Order: sequence, then C-alpha cells, then structure tokens
Amino acid sequence: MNILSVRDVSKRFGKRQVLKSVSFDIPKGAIVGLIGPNGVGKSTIMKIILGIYKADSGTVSSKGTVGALIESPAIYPFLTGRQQLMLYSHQNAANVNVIVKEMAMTKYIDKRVVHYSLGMKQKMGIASALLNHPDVVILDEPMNGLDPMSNRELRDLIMRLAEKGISFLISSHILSELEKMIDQVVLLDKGQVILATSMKHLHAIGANYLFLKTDDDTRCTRTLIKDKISATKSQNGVQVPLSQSSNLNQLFNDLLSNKIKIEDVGHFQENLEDSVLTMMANESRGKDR
Ligand SMILES: Nc1ncnc2c1ncn2[C@@H]1O[C@H](COP(=O)(O)OP(=O)(O)OP(=O)(O)O)[C@@H](O)[C@H]1O
Repeated sequence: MNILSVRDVSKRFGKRQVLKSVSFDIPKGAIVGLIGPNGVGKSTIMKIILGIYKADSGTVSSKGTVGALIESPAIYPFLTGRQQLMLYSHQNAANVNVIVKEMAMTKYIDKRVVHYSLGMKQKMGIASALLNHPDVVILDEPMNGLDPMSNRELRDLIMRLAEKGISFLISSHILSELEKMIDQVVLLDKGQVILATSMKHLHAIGANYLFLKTDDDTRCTRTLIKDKISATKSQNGVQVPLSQSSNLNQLFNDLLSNKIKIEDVGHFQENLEDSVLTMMANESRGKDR
C-alpha cells in the first residue's frame, strides 16, 4: 500500500522550470531516498508535499499524517531539549518521554540545547518530526555534517522506526550516503525523475564477480573456460562473473579435481553508482529499439 503518492508535479520559479512532471510513491514502512545533485529540486518537492509551496500542476495524495525536518529545525538554544519537545507536543509529557527513550536522548535531554553537538541537534529535529505520530517522515539531508558515529545511530533509528511501519522520504545528493538504509531510490536530474526503483533491483543488476587467487592462475583460467565458465585472468588473479545461476560447487570441484590450489577467494559487487549507470544505459538502449 502506498501511503503517499506524488503524480506529475511541476513547478517553476519565475522563468526557471524546477520540477517537470515528477511522480513517485512512498509505500507504507518503506524508506525512500530522494537523490540528486544540489539545486535539482529535492527540497522543492518536499515543500510541495508539505504544502509549504503550491505545485503549478500535478497532485500529492496522502493516506496519513506527515511529519518533517526541513532545513535546520527551529531550535531555541536556551531551552532544554525536553522543554522544546514539550512545546512542540502541546505539553504531552508522556509522548515526549516515549520519543526521548526511543531515540536514546535521555542523557542530554535535560541540558540546554546550546550545548548540543550537531548530531544531537539533528536528533532533536527528528524527535520533533516524530512527536505527533506521523505516518510519513520527511527528512531533508539529515546526514548533513554528521560524523560517522552519529550517522550510523541515525540510520539505525530510522530503520527501527520503519520496521514499526513509519515511512520515510530522505534526501541526499549522494546515493552512497543512504544506500545502507533505503528500500527504494528516486533519482532526480534536471528536475525530472530519471530512475525510480527498489534497491533490491539495483543490487541485482549490479555486476557480481568472484575473484580467485590460485597457485597457477593461467591453468585455472584455461580449466574454467574449457568447462564453459567464463573467466579472465588479470594481473592479480582470476575474475569470474557471477550470475544467479552460477554453480559455485561445480566451479570449486572443477579446480580441485584439476589439482589447482585455491589460495584466496574474494567477492566483488559493482558499486551502486555503477549499477545506476548500467541501468540507465540499459533503459535508454531499450527506448532506442
Ligand atoms: N522560493 C524560491 N524562489 C525562487 N527559486 C527557488 C525557491 N526555492 C528554490 N528555488 C530554486 O529552485 C531550484 C531547486 O532548489 P531546491 O532547494 O529544491 O534544490 P535541492 O535539490 O534541494 O538542492 P540542495 O541539495 O542544494 O538543497 C534552485 O535553483 C533554487 O534556487
């Protein structure tokens, strides 16, 4: 079930057409990554979803409530974290307690926000987005400026919440920043969605290799080719492309029965940026046909 759908949304600022017929869906409990270079219109889409900007055409339909962290959260430095959350939740102490515990903010929530690190402030922003039990949470570049530790904490938190059924739309200008947590990716370029697919699909199309180091790489390559397994010898070993139908047992048996000693085995997956490029190249080839 889709909790939120964006259909054919276009928007111009003056003469500049920023969004051109943008469409994508956010399924319930999914983490969707909105990826694209700076200035491509990610924040504009988010603001349209939230009703801050009005689209020139197109629709946004939502089956639930939406919470958001757009740009820096409004933070009053001389209040404590708890005082602020109380303010945003209309003094619902029980609600604030649940969120503070859930987000592991207990240690510092009663300190004044002026003493918070960037990561703590970012968490405060997310906590305020979560306070009123939204079905979808929109986060604009939430990893911005976070160190690897806070980055990981935030990722774990988002994944935990998604497991409970909360959906997320998260923007970033780099796919690799979000790839470990998102289920779906929406790639924007020049104001258009150029790719919208599941991460599973993206991983599946990414080339996969087995890398073998043996006591005789030349003989290893020849043996595999003779047995109709495509293999290429490189300077450091033998590279074997893997597909879902690859039979690893057969491959190793082949080498062992030929008394080729396997010294090391590695497994490589094409990185995600490359998978995106492969997929886009395949799609444009399909269109040309
Ligand atoms: N209120 C506005 N008035 C005029 N132009 C705007 C307005 N808001 C955004 N823009 C323009 O729309 C384009 C897209 O901006 P937007 O902030 O949506 O991009 P973004 O993908 O979020 O970029 P970034 O990653 O840098 O935040 C930019 O050229 C920006 O200057």
